[in-house]
Amino acid sequence: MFITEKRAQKIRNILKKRQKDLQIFSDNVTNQHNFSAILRTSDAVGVLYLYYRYLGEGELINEEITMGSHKWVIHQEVKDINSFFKEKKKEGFQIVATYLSEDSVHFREIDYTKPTLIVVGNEIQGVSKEVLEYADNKIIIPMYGMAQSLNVSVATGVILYEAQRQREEKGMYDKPSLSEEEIENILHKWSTEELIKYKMQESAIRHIKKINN
Ligand SMILES: C[S@@+](CC[C@H](N)C(=O)[O-])C[C@H]1O[C@@H](n2cnc3c(N)ncnc32)[C@H](O)[C@@H]1O
Repeated sequence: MFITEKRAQKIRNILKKRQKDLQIFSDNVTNQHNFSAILRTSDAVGVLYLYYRYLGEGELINEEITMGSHKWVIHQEVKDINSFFKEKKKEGFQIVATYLSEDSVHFREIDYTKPTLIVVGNEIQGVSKEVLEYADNKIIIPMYGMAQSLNVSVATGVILYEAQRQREEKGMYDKPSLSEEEIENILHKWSTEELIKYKMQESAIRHIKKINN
């Protein structure tokens, strides 16, 4: 282990609360602030896996907004949408896509205690047709104002906190969804990444000091 036992224990405790079967798919959210805020809320709610398709350019994560939370949520880019969703269905996930339509169901009608993949969409186009094809449920957060939609990171937060409420009620945060082996493997990976980052910072500081002397 490359970190102190105290730090390792803190990470283990967080991993024990992670909900490995509550996942997010971001369908081409392109705004850095939005994506980073989604990551941060995911961490707070205990999401371990956030998948994303990104058709834009440039860095998608802003560390000033994630406040480090991106390190604790496994975020993976998806290139092959069809294989990804077929695989998720095989794994037993219900696919719940946000969709701004009168036919969509109220977001609180969903049972989020089941293995669930929540799909959120692009700031302009919303969730793509290609992805909607895989949706078992289309959901909407009711709105009573003038604007037609919420900011995507706000919508994600509202849905995730409903999922958290339901899961808390069922005691799903009280028993780990990850096995001990999974926890130790993730801990090892994360602590190695921390060490690498620390070493890189150390060497950058040494380099700057050398230049300034
Ligand atoms: C700005 S909205 C996209 C608007 C787009 N014109 C549409 O019709 O989908 C961006 C994303 O935020 C989420 N969102 C915004 N408002 C929502 C609402 N009231 N209910 C559910 N999701 C919402 C959805 O994930 C949506 O794809």
